[in-house]
Amino acid sequence: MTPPPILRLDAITKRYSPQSPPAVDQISLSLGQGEILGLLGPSGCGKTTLLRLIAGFEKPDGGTLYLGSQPVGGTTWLPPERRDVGIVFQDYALFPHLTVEQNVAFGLQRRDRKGRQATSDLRQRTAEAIALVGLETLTHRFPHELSGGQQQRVALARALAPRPAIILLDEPFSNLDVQVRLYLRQEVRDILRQVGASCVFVTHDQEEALALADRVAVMHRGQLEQIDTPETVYGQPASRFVAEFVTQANFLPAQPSPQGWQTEVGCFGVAGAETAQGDLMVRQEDLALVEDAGGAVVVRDRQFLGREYKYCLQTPSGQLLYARLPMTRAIEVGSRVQIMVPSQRLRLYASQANGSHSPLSAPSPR
Ligand SMILES: Nc1ncnc2c1ncn2[C@@H]1O[C@H](COP(=O)(O)OP(=O)(O)OP(=O)(O)O)[C@@H](O)[C@H]1O
Repeated sequence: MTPPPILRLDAITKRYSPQSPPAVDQISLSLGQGEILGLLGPSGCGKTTLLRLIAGFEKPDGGTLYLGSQPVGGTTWLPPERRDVGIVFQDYALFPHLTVEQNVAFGLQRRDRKGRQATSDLRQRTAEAIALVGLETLTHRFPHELSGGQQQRVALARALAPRPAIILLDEPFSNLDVQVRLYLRQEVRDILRQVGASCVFVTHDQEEALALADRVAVMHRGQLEQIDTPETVYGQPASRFVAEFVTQANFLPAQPSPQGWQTEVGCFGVAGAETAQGDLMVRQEDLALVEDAGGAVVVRDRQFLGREYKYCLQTPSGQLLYARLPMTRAIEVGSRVQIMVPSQRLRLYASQANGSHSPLSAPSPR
């Protein structure tokens, strides 16, 4: 039997003012025990509001939020301090006058006063949490004596020390430079796995969401566009918005023809698409370029990204396409090329002018 979700949101809605659209609009989702869920979306889509609703810092205007089987947000209300939820804020929110040890112990002491935690194991739990994040040698330092990455780990240890049912992370790596961000996100994932913590984290970085999460919830204008595994969200985006935001793919206007879907750069086969026109989604990494003096596409720019080149290409109509190719051979800027795409990698979406953003079809190999 599947264990019940540790968190469930049922049509949760939050509206900050009657004049503006809801910041969170009828969102339903659940979080399994030990699962890591990433809330992904552009600035202003409602990610932080949703996290704050889960934490209990905001009250929903509609819907119900359950922790386990207990309704806590809705008609029945449980305040944040009684929700058994640990939070790591974007700026870490460490107490500057407390040492690492005192910061981590803080959450446990607060529980002591409520009689929910025996004093005897306070020191042990603090030490365990500090060891978990590898800061044993820095316990007597103050936050200003730590790097950004170390401060992040203290905040994580403080949130984990009371062993809450759920950990919430608000843009956990956004204040760190790229190197630290990359290794710390792997480390955080390992730590969460090690303790079996269930976690919801917020990010606007698609790569971070795909790398860290077991499932990704993509939000757009307060609504949930898709929730699924990283592989499915990337491979089968449920809407044009998800495709654009998550994969940063190119979109080529296309019309049906007896040979397939005709675009200004070639003809491609896509099954079952019954519409007058659509946009073909072509991921940057799926484009292959063949140098051809008679080709319709011109290489406008080439960037060296370390492991690959990123090309900016211009079609006859002036549309810019982006391609990422291994650095086996560099194609000169100004060259003319033909582009090739494996048909099975294509997806067709309704043209934006149609107002519909759902995929029209799965691709068919030709
Ligand atoms: N306290 C508030 N009062 C009024 N409106 C708010 C408040 N907090 C957020 N909003 C609005 O609600 C919407 C969602 O904001 P929210 O901060 O949840 O988005 P976000 O996806 O987390 O954005 P970001 O990535 O920029 O933090 C935005 O339009 C924002 O302006």
